[in-house]
Amino acid sequence: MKNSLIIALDFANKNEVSNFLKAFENEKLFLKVGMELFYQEGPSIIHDLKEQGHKIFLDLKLHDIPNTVKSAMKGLARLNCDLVNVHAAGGFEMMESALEGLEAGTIAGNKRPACIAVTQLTSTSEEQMKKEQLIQVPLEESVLHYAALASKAKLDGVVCSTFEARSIHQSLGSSFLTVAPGIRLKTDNVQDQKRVATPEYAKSEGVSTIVVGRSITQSDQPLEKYLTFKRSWEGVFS
Ligand SMILES: O=c1ccn([C@@H]2O[C@H](COP(=O)(O)O)[C@@H](O)[C@H]2O)c(=O)[nH]1
Repeated sequence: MKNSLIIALDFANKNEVSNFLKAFENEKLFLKVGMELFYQEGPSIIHDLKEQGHKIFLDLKLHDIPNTVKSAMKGLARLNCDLVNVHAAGGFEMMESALEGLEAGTIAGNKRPACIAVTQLTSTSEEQMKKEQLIQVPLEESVLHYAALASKAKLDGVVCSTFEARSIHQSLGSSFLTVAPGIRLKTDNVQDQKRVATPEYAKSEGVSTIVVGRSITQSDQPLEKYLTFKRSWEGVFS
């Protein structure tokens, strides 16, 4: 799970996914299926991608009462994804329930999917958080608070931006996952993202895993763009 580059498959349907994946031929990828694709295609998209040998992050960001999240996670566990998530704003009890559901639903012999909590979306700025969520502490403090809550609930990590990863690892340890979207090359359009960093900077701040979507999926040369991201991200290991 650590040091992965996850591609966000934000496509409308299976056909668009197959067209995109044609460029990748024999590459075994770590792919993120989010709401857009899952709500159209349902569990069959997960089965298809797993059959092709890819790892899956099912990014549905569950946020509901504990009982509902527990039951939903029990069902999702059967899809045998590698990673799933909830919103930390759902609270400590909800996060504990999510894990209980996952454990109950994991088929014997399979590994329980890792479960992480979204802290503050990478499309949220500090100004917006204060104005719209009425959270008056600095954004980093809010992210750290949610991360501590997720760790207390025994989750495996959080979704955060690159800018909070160092503090999270300092207080919660290096094995607690920090999964960072909002990743762009210097020349890329940031679109709706607010807390954006390059792969090199993410690595230097100790991010565990990066998520890249449109910079790759909307590129005219997706494989080349993916390899550029991969080199920038992995280059830092050597
Ligand atoms: O805080 C968050 C949580 C999830 N995401 C998801 O990651 C990708 C990022 O896509 P880009 O095209 O690279 O911006 C997308 O699927 C989001 O739903 C996030 O961006 N921030």
